[in-house]
Amino acid sequence: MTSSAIEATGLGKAFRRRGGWALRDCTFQLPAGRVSALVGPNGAGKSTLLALAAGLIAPSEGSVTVLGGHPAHVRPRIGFVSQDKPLYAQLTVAETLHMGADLNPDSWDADTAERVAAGGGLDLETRVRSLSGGQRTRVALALALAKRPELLLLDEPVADLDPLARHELMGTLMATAARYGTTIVMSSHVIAELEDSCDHLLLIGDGRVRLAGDIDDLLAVHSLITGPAREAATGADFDLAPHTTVESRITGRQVTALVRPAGPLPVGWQTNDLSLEALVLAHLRNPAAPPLTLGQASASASDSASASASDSTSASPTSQEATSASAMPQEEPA
Ligand SMILES: Nc1ncnc2c1ncn2[C@@H]1O[C@H](COP(=O)(O)OP(=O)(O)OP(=O)(O)O)[C@@H](O)[C@H]1O
Repeated sequence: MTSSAIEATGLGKAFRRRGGWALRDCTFQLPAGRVSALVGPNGAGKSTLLALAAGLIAPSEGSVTVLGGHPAHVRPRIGFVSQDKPLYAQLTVAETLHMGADLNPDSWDADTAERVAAGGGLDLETRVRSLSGGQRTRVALALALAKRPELLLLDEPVADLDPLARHELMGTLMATAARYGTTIVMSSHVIAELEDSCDHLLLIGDGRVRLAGDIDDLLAVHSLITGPAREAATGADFDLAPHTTVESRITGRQVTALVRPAGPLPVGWQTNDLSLEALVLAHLRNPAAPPLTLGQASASASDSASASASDSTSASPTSQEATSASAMPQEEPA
Protein backbone atom coordinates (compact mmCIF):
# COMPACT_ATOMS: atom_id res chain seq x y z
CA MET A 1 0.00 0.00 0.00
CA THR A 2 1.13 3.58 -0.69
CA SER A 3 2.39 5.39 2.39
CA SER A 4 0.18 8.08 3.88
CA ALA A 5 0.86 11.80 3.82
CA ILE A 6 -2.00 12.47 6.20
CA GLU A 7 -3.42 10.02 8.72
CA ALA A 8 -6.34 10.96 10.92
CA THR A 9 -7.76 8.82 13.71
CA GLY A 10 -11.03 9.77 15.37
CA LEU A 11 -10.29 13.36 14.43
CA GLY A 12 -12.78 15.93 15.69
CA LYS A 13 -12.96 19.69 16.04
CA ALA A 14 -15.54 21.65 17.99
CA PHE A 15 -15.40 25.42 17.83
CA ARG A 16 -17.74 25.97 20.72
CA ARG A 17 -17.59 24.38 24.13
CA ARG A 18 -21.06 22.81 23.89
CA GLY A 19 -21.73 21.00 20.65
CA GLY A 20 -20.80 22.81 17.47
CA TRP A 21 -18.76 19.98 15.97
CA ALA A 22 -17.26 21.06 12.65
CA LEU A 23 -15.59 17.67 12.27
CA ARG A 24 -16.36 14.48 14.18
CA ASP A 25 -14.83 11.03 14.44
CA CYS A 26 -12.93 11.20 11.15
CA THR A 27 -10.58 8.32 10.42
CA PHE A 28 -8.85 8.35 7.03
CA GLN A 29 -5.51 8.20 5.26
CA LEU A 30 -4.49 10.30 2.29
CA PRO A 31 -1.73 8.75 0.15
CA ALA A 32 1.71 10.33 -0.27
CA GLY A 33 2.74 11.46 -3.74
CA ARG A 34 -0.83 11.55 -5.02
CA VAL A 35 -3.49 14.16 -5.67
CA SER A 36 -6.46 13.90 -3.33
CA ALA A 37 -9.77 15.66 -3.75
CA LEU A 38 -11.58 16.86 -0.65
CA VAL A 39 -15.26 17.39 -1.40
CA GLY A 40 -18.46 17.96 0.52
CA PRO A 41 -21.32 20.42 0.84
CA ASN A 42 -20.92 23.93 2.27
CA GLY A 43 -20.14 23.70 5.97
CA ALA A 44 -19.12 20.03 5.75
CA GLY A 45 -15.81 20.65 7.48
CA LYS A 46 -13.34 20.76 4.56
CA SER A 47 -11.60 24.00 5.58
CA THR A 48 -11.50 22.82 9.18
CA LEU A 49 -9.84 19.58 8.13
CA LEU A 50 -7.24 21.43 6.03
CA ALA A 51 -6.53 23.88 8.86
CA LEU A 52 -6.01 20.95 11.24
CA ALA A 53 -3.63 19.30 8.75
CA ALA A 54 -1.75 22.58 8.32
CA GLY A 55 -1.32 22.82 12.08
CA LEU A 56 -3.19 26.11 12.30
CA ILE A 57 -5.76 24.77 14.74
CA ALA A 58 -5.63 21.90 17.22
CA PRO A 59 -8.03 18.92 17.29
CA SER A 60 -10.66 18.76 20.02
CA GLU A 61 -10.44 14.97 19.91
CA GLY A 62 -8.49 12.30 18.06
CA SER A 63 -5.29 12.95 16.17
CA VAL A 64 -3.86 13.84 12.79
CA THR A 65 -0.35 12.96 11.63
CA VAL A 66 1.10 14.83 8.67
CA LEU A 67 4.22 13.68 6.80
CA GLY A 68 4.82 11.33 9.70
CA GLY A 69 4.80 14.03 12.38
CA HIS A 70 2.76 16.55 14.29
CA PRO A 71 1.30 19.11 11.86
CA ALA A 72 2.89 22.06 13.68
CA HIS A 73 6.32 20.42 13.55
CA VAL A 74 6.28 19.71 9.81
CA ARG A 75 4.91 23.12 8.81
CA PRO A 76 8.05 24.10 6.87
CA ARG A 77 7.42 21.11 4.59
CA ILE A 78 3.82 22.14 3.91
CA GLY A 79 2.40 24.71 1.50
CA PHE A 80 -1.06 25.89 2.50
CA VAL A 81 -3.39 28.11 0.50
CA SER A 82 -6.44 28.93 2.58
CA GLN A 83 -9.75 30.13 1.20
CA ASP A 84 -9.15 33.74 2.25
CA LYS A 85 -5.56 33.81 0.86
CA PRO A 86 -3.98 36.08 3.48
CA LEU A 87 -1.36 38.39 1.99
CA TYR A 88 0.08 41.71 3.10
CA ALA A 89 -2.05 44.35 1.38
CA GLN A 90 0.61 47.07 1.38
CA LEU A 91 3.27 45.01 -0.42
CA THR A 92 3.65 44.71 -4.18
CA VAL A 93 3.51 41.26 -5.73
CA ALA A 94 7.30 41.40 -6.30
CA GLU A 95 7.89 42.33 -2.64
CA THR A 96 5.59 39.52 -1.59
CA LEU A 97 7.66 37.05 -3.59
CA HIS A 98 10.90 38.44 -2.13
CA MET A 99 9.49 37.90 1.32
CA GLY A 100 8.59 34.31 0.39
CA ALA A 101 12.20 33.81 -0.76
CA ASP A 102 13.57 35.28 2.49
CA LEU A 103 11.35 33.00 4.55
CA ASN A 104 12.31 29.90 2.58
CA PRO A 105 15.96 30.42 1.67
CA ASP A 106 16.78 26.72 1.28
CA SER A 107 13.95 25.68 -0.98
CA TRP A 108 12.76 28.77 -2.86
CA ASP A 109 12.16 28.29 -6.59
CA ALA A 110 12.26 31.87 -7.90
CA ASP A 111 11.47 30.89 -11.50
CA THR A 112 8.27 29.13 -10.50
CA ALA A 113 7.29 32.01 -8.22
CA GLU A 114 7.61 34.58 -11.00
CA ARG A 115 6.12 32.43 -13.71
CA VAL A 116 3.01 31.59 -11.70
CA ALA A 117 2.55 35.11 -10.29
CA ALA A 118 3.15 36.90 -13.60
CA GLY A 119 0.92 34.55 -15.61
CA GLY A 120 -2.24 36.08 -17.02
CA GLY A 121 -0.37 39.36 -17.55
CA LEU A 122 -0.19 40.33 -13.88
CA ASP A 123 2.27 43.20 -13.30
CA LEU A 124 4.55 42.26 -10.40
CA GLU A 125 4.68 45.90 -9.28
CA THR A 126 0.94 45.88 -8.49
CA ARG A 127 0.13 46.30 -4.81
CA VAL A 128 -1.65 43.33 -3.22
CA ARG A 129 -4.49 45.59 -2.10
CA SER A 130 -5.33 46.30 -5.76
CA LEU A 131 -5.46 42.66 -6.85
CA SER A 132 -8.67 40.98 -7.92
CA GLY A 133 -9.74 37.79 -6.13
CA GLY A 134 -8.35 35.61 -8.90
CA GLN A 135 -5.06 37.54 -8.96
CA ARG A 136 -4.67 37.08 -5.19
CA THR A 137 -5.18 33.36 -5.73
CA ARG A 138 -2.45 33.39 -8.35
CA VAL A 139 0.00 35.07 -5.96
CA ALA A 140 -0.95 32.75 -3.07
CA LEU A 141 -0.40 29.71 -5.30
CA ALA A 142 2.92 31.15 -6.53
CA LEU A 143 4.11 31.44 -2.90
CA ALA A 144 2.96 27.95 -1.99
CA LEU A 145 4.43 26.30 -5.10
CA ALA A 146 7.76 28.16 -4.99
CA LYS A 147 8.34 26.90 -1.50
CA ARG A 148 8.68 23.42 -3.08
CA PRO A 149 6.68 21.79 -0.30
CA GLU A 150 6.31 18.03 0.10
CA LEU A 151 2.61 18.56 0.77
CA LEU A 152 0.33 21.19 -0.74
CA LEU A 153 -2.95 21.83 1.07
CA LEU A 154 -5.23 23.88 -1.15
CA ASP A 155 -8.64 25.14 -0.03
CA GLU A 156 -10.72 25.72 -3.16
CA PRO A 157 -7.66 26.91 -5.07
CA VAL A 158 -9.34 27.55 -8.39
CA ALA A 159 -12.78 28.78 -7.26
CA ASP A 160 -12.23 32.39 -8.33
CA LEU A 161 -10.02 31.84 -11.37
CA ASP A 162 -11.18 32.45 -14.93
CA PRO A 163 -11.30 29.32 -17.14
CA LEU A 164 -7.94 30.00 -18.79
CA ALA A 165 -6.16 30.67 -15.50
CA ARG A 166 -7.86 27.64 -13.97
CA HIS A 167 -6.63 25.44 -16.78
CA GLU A 168 -3.11 26.88 -16.63
CA LEU A 169 -2.76 26.64 -12.85
CA MET A 170 -4.27 23.18 -12.59
CA GLY A 171 -1.72 22.14 -15.24
CA THR A 172 1.07 23.69 -13.16
CA LEU A 173 -0.14 21.90 -10.04
CA MET A 174 -0.32 18.54 -11.79
CA ALA A 175 3.12 19.04 -13.40
CA THR A 176 4.53 19.86 -9.95
CA ALA A 177 3.00 16.73 -8.47
CA ALA A 178 4.40 14.61 -11.30
CA ARG A 179 7.86 16.19 -11.31
CA TYR A 180 8.59 16.46 -7.59
CA GLY A 181 6.25 13.80 -6.20
CA THR A 182 4.42 16.51 -4.27
CA THR A 183 1.35 15.33 -2.40
CA ILE A 184 -1.62 17.57 -3.13
CA VAL A 185 -4.84 17.72 -1.17
CA MET A 186 -7.35 20.15 -2.62
CA SER A 187 -10.91 20.97 -1.76
CA SER A 188 -13.25 21.91 -4.55
CA HIS A 189 -16.90 22.05 -5.52
CA VAL A 190 -16.10 21.55 -9.22
CA ILE A 191 -16.24 17.77 -9.32
CA ALA A 192 -15.95 17.41 -13.10
CA GLU A 193 -12.52 19.09 -12.97
CA LEU A 194 -11.33 16.85 -10.18
CA GLU A 195 -11.99 13.73 -12.23
CA ASP A 196 -9.10 14.55 -14.56
CA SER A 197 -6.63 15.69 -11.95
CA CYS A 198 -7.21 13.69 -8.78
CA ASP A 199 -6.67 10.04 -8.01
CA HIS A 200 -8.01 9.87 -4.47
CA LEU A 201 -11.27 11.10 -2.95
CA LEU A 202 -12.28 12.13 0.54
CA LEU A 203 -15.93 13.11 0.72
CA ILE A 204 -17.10 14.54 3.99
CA GLY A 205 -20.59 15.53 5.02
CA ASP A 206 -21.77 17.01 8.27
CA GLY A 207 -18.24 16.70 9.64
CA ARG A 208 -17.93 12.97 9.00
CA VAL A 209 -16.21 10.82 6.39
CA ARG A 210 -18.80 9.63 3.87
CA LEU A 211 -16.65 8.16 1.12
CA ALA A 212 -12.88 7.65 0.95
CA GLY A 213 -10.54 5.80 -1.35
CA ASP A 214 -8.84 5.77 -4.72
CA ILE A 215 -11.25 7.16 -7.27
CA ASP A 216 -10.88 4.17 -9.61
CA ASP A 217 -11.59 1.79 -6.73
CA LEU A 218 -14.62 3.78 -5.58
CA LEU A 219 -16.03 3.79 -9.11
CA ALA A 220 -15.35 0.06 -9.38
CA VAL A 221 -17.37 -0.84 -6.30
CA HIS A 222 -20.42 1.17 -7.39
CA SER A 223 -22.79 0.44 -10.27
CA LEU A 224 -25.34 2.71 -11.85
CA ILE A 225 -28.14 0.40 -12.93
CA THR A 226 -31.50 0.75 -14.66
CA GLY A 227 -34.35 -1.74 -14.57
CA PRO A 228 -38.08 -2.22 -14.05
CA ALA A 229 -39.53 -0.36 -11.07
CA ARG A 230 -41.85 -3.27 -10.21
CA GLU A 231 -41.45 -7.05 -10.06
CA ALA A 232 -43.15 -8.55 -13.15
CA ALA A 233 -44.58 -11.48 -11.19
CA THR A 234 -45.93 -9.71 -8.12
CA GLY A 235 -46.24 -6.06 -9.15
CA ALA A 236 -44.41 -5.16 -5.95
CA ASP A 237 -41.70 -2.48 -5.88
CA PHE A 238 -38.40 -3.97 -7.02
CA ASP A 239 -36.27 -4.92 -4.04
CA LEU A 240 -32.57 -4.21 -4.61
CA ALA A 241 -31.43 -6.16 -1.55
CA PRO A 242 -28.86 -7.52 -0.85
CA HIS A 243 -27.08 -4.75 -2.75
CA THR A 244 -26.35 -1.58 -0.80
CA THR A 245 -28.43 1.21 -2.32
CA VAL A 246 -26.94 4.69 -2.28
CA GLU A 247 -29.77 6.24 -4.31
CA SER A 248 -32.72 5.03 -6.34
CA ARG A 249 -35.06 7.10 -8.48
CA ILE A 250 -38.20 5.98 -10.27
CA THR A 251 -38.99 7.46 -13.68
CA GLY A 252 -42.21 6.05 -15.14
CA ARG A 253 -41.87 2.28 -15.07
CA GLN A 254 -38.12 2.31 -14.63
CA VAL A 255 -35.88 2.72 -11.66
CA THR A 256 -32.32 4.00 -11.84
CA ALA A 257 -30.18 3.16 -8.84
CA LEU A 258 -26.64 3.68 -7.66
CA VAL A 259 -25.71 0.54 -5.75
CA ARG A 260 -22.74 -1.20 -4.21
CA PRO A 261 -23.30 -4.68 -5.61
CA ALA A 262 -23.17 -7.58 -3.18
CA GLY A 263 -23.08 -10.17 -5.95
CA PRO A 264 -24.61 -10.60 -9.42
CA LEU A 265 -26.98 -7.80 -10.39
CA PRO A 266 -30.61 -8.56 -11.32
CA VAL A 267 -30.92 -10.31 -14.69
CA GLY A 268 -31.91 -7.96 -17.48
CA TRP A 269 -30.85 -4.81 -15.64
CA GLN A 270 -28.71 -2.40 -17.60
CA THR A 271 -25.43 -1.09 -16.19
CA ASN A 272 -24.57 2.48 -17.17
CA ASP A 273 -21.28 4.40 -17.18
CA LEU A 274 -20.58 6.02 -13.85
CA SER A 275 -18.66 9.29 -13.57
CA LEU A 276 -17.04 10.68 -10.44
CA GLU A 277 -19.49 13.56 -10.58
CA ALA A 278 -22.50 11.20 -10.61
CA LEU A 279 -20.99 9.20 -7.75
CA VAL A 280 -20.37 12.29 -5.62
CA LEU A 281 -23.73 13.90 -6.42
CA ALA A 282 -25.61 10.75 -5.46
CA HIS A 283 -23.84 10.70 -2.08
CA LEU A 284 -24.46 14.42 -1.55
CA ARG A 285 -28.17 13.98 -2.32
CA ASN A 286 -28.39 11.04 0.07
CA PRO A 287 -26.64 11.89 3.33
CA ALA A 288 -28.10 8.75 4.92
CA ALA A 289 -26.34 6.43 2.44
CA PRO A 290 -23.94 4.10 4.27
CA PRO A 291 -20.41 5.53 4.38
CA LEU A 292 -17.61 3.62 2.70
CA THR A 293 -13.86 3.76 3.18
CA LEU A 294 -11.62 1.79 0.83
CA GLY A 295 -8.04 0.70 1.20
CA GLN A 296 -7.37 1.82 4.76
CA ALA A 297 -4.77 -0.34 6.45
CA SER A 298 -6.28 -0.19 9.91
CA ALA A 299 -10.02 -0.03 9.35
CA SER A 300 -12.27 -3.03 9.90
CA ALA A 301 -13.80 -4.78 6.91
CA SER A 302 -17.47 -4.74 7.84
CA ASP A 303 -18.86 -3.96 4.40
CA SER A 304 -18.23 -7.39 2.94
CA ALA A 305 -20.59 -6.74 0.06
CA SER A 306 -18.33 -4.04 -1.25
CA ALA A 307 -15.25 -6.07 -0.41
CA SER A 308 -16.19 -8.72 -2.92
CA ALA A 309 -17.08 -6.12 -5.51
CA SER A 310 -13.67 -4.53 -5.23
CA ASP A 311 -11.56 -7.65 -5.46
CA SER A 312 -10.52 -6.78 -8.98
CA THR A 313 -9.08 -3.50 -7.78
CA SER A 314 -7.33 -5.02 -4.75
CA ALA A 315 -8.99 -2.38 -2.64
CA SER A 316 -9.98 -3.47 0.84
CA PRO A 317 -13.21 -1.66 1.62
CA THR A 318 -14.50 -0.94 5.05
CA SER A 319 -17.70 0.59 6.27
CA GLN A 320 -18.16 3.13 9.02
CA GLU A 321 -21.89 2.67 9.16
CA ALA A 322 -21.82 2.49 12.94
CA THR A 323 -20.48 5.98 13.45
CA SER A 324 -21.87 7.12 11.02
CA ALA A 325 1.38 26.36 5.28
CA SER A 326 1.75 28.67 3.32
CA ALA A 327 5.10 30.33 2.36
CA MET A 328 3.94 33.30 4.39
CA PRO A 329 4.10 33.28 8.20
CA GLN A 330 1.08 31.46 9.64
CA GLU A 331 0.35 34.32 12.02
CA GLU A 332 0.07 36.87 9.20
CA PRO A 333 -2.87 39.24 9.02
CA ALA A 334 -5.92 38.54 6.86
N1 LIG B 1 -13.73 29.68 13.43
C1 LIG B 1 -14.91 29.09 13.52
N2 LIG B 1 -15.71 29.32 14.59
C2 LIG B 1 -16.92 28.71 14.72
N3 LIG B 1 -17.42 27.84 13.83
C3 LIG B 1 -16.68 27.58 12.73
C4 LIG B 1 -15.39 28.18 12.53
N4 LIG B 1 -14.88 27.72 11.35
C5 LIG B 1 -15.81 26.86 10.85
N5 LIG B 1 -16.87 26.78 11.68
C6 LIG B 1 -18.06 25.94 11.48
O1 LIG B 1 -17.62 24.62 11.23
C7 LIG B 1 -18.41 24.01 10.22
C8 LIG B 1 -17.51 23.57 9.09
O2 LIG B 1 -16.99 24.72 8.46
P1 LIG B 1 -15.90 24.63 7.29
O3 LIG B 1 -15.51 26.02 6.93
O4 LIG B 1 -14.83 23.70 7.70
O5 LIG B 1 -16.77 23.97 6.10
P2 LIG B 1 -16.41 23.81 4.56
O6 LIG B 1 -16.73 22.41 4.21
O7 LIG B 1 -15.03 24.30 4.29
O8 LIG B 1 -17.50 24.77 3.89
P3 LIG B 1 -17.47 25.58 2.50
O9 LIG B 1 -17.63 24.59 1.39
O10 LIG B 1 -18.67 26.47 2.61
O11 LIG B 1 -16.17 26.35 2.42
C9 LIG B 1 -19.45 25.04 9.81
O12 LIG B 1 -20.63 24.75 10.52
C10 LIG B 1 -18.86 26.36 10.26
O13 LIG B 1 -19.87 27.26 10.61
